[in-house]
Amino acid sequence: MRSKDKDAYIENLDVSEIGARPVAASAADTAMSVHDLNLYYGEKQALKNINLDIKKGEVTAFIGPSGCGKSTLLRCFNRMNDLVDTVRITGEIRLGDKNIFDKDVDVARLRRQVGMVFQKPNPFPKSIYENVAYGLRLAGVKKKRVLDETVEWALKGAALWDEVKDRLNESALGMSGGQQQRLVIARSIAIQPDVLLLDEPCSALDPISTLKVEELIAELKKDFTILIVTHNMQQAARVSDYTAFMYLGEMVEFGDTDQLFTNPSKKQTEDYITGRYG
Ligand SMILES: Nc1ncnc2c1ncn2[C@@H]1O[C@H](COP(=O)(O)OP(=O)(O)OP(=O)(O)O)[C@@H](O)[C@H]1O
Repeated sequence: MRSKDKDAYIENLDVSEIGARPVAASAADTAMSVHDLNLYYGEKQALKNINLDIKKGEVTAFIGPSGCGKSTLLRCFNRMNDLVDTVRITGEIRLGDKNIFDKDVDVARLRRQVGMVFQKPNPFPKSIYENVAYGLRLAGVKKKRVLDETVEWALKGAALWDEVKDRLNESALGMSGGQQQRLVIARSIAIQPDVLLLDEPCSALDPISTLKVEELIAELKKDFTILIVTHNMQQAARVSDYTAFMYLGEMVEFGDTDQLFTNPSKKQTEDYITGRYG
């Protein structure tokens, strides 16, 4: 669905039923920005002075060797690290003109605005329909027409509608892994996030399902800003517009994906993408 169609759709949908957005979307082309971000697990520093702007409507990939802090950084964008007791964070991540770490931020609302999809598909043990309607119901949507239309829109948006439209009431657990991952993506986009965080979304999928999810990412970026952590450099090169290379908790290089893969400015990046380490 193109942005214009989506806007018209949302207007018709009566967004007040879904829940007001907590902070204004930023006016410029920056969806979120990271400023002097440090993260500690107890004594151990996992992120070191990260600064970066996430461009609106683009795909940004995070790459780097295991343990460099990719997932930790991704989880900062919707404060998933709040769930870890030992975590301490300094610095800011701004969404619009708001620092998401401010005390008055409603974290549940932040997570509706910044959705997340994990490595392993995690559908609920409910029907396909109820999986997608779940977030809408939580947000207080009750009208069946609104639920039906949004479920259909989200399943179409996740390139799954044609495969499941005749079995919406069947359990989501009977779907293939690739279908489940697209269902989880449908569940995430149903509540109209601005940003979608994908943490190695294809690592548990076969090559054909991986291709489908990659094609889906290319479609989704017309409507959402996407951040993706991937171990797979070819995947980063295929799906992203911008790439961040991380090493030992630091953001070594960040820039245009083609440029970073063909003409990196740092030797560490070059060593990594040419397979000299990692
Ligand atoms: N809950 C936690 N408690 C303590 N240390 C953690 C925790 N989660 C991650 N770490 C540590 O923080 C560092 C960064 O981990 P993170 O999972 O973010 O890296 P990653 O680049 O995503 O790795 P991978 O590619 O293997 O998933 C690692 O040294 C890891 O051991």
